[in-house]
Amino acid sequence: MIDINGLTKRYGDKTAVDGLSFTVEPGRVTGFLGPNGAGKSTTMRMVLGLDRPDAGSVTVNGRGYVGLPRPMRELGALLDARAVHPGRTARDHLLCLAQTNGISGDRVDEVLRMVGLESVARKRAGTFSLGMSQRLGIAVALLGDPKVLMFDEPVNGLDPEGIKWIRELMRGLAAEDRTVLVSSHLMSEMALTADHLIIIGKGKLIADIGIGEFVRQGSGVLVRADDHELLARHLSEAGAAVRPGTDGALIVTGLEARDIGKVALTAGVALSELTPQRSLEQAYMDLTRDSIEFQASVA
Ligand SMILES: Nc1ncnc2c1ncn2[C@@H]1O[C@H](COP(=O)(O)OP(=O)(O)OP(=O)(O)O)[C@@H](O)[C@H]1O
Repeated sequence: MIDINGLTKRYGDKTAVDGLSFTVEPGRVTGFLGPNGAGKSTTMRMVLGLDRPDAGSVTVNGRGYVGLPRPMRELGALLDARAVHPGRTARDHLLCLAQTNGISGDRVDEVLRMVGLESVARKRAGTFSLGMSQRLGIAVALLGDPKVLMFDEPVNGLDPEGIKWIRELMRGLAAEDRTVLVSSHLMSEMALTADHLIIIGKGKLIADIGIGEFVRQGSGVLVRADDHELLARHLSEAGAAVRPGTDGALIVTGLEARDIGKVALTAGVALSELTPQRSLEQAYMDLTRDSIEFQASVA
């Protein structure tokens, strides 16, 4: 289990992570989602003790990572796949880590097999494609057979077959009751992999939600009207569930758009928008719209 409590990190006057609290439970894949610059990598670095928080704390299985006697056996992580000595072979890279962590050489060959790098085990890591480097990074994470795993954007650079392989690997690790935290900025990818979502924007928690609940919420209808309060009352009376969306909109579930229109007509409320939510990606974008740091302007 990873327990994050009030975590905050500032770089100068920039707050990269802002009072973040959530728990990553074992036995499921937790997707860590947020737009570019949301603070996902910074949070993961703090879990590993690579960055020191300005406030708050992180524990892995109840203890700080830095204080763990055999850290690779407790938590395996892939943060930066390119952080490998380019002149060293894949096998030597793993052997070196294994030796310093009291892990057997047999385990090195086992993880090379697991990630499909057996045939290139004696090639220098500097010659690897991004996809091969990702696989090597995953082998490092798996080396200590840890109960907790953390992957930062693991599908980067992988082809469709590699992406499918990662998905199955994550699901398999969770099925073995391990704790799996995987970051992405793509909702579409997480929809296929994760059981639970932690969504952040500008360093702050936006949602901590099961994928089923997110799908249910994402399937609503976005409604804008001249009198939201009156309309919400009438919609609730008609059996719909109504919750606030961004910019004062309503998100309505339990009624089709056509029926919402009829309720509005009966209530005498003028509608300015009535949009069925199109996809999970759309629901995710609505949720994080206000926290996007880098946005292209419309010409
Ligand atoms: N070492 C650093 N010095 C200064 N600012 C930093 C540093 N590391 C991260 N930041 C800033 O902190 C914010 C969060 O960055 P972070 O890399 O954690 O986001 P992210 O969610 O992982 O984004 P991405 O998906 O683009 O990797 C960004 O605005 C980034 O520019």
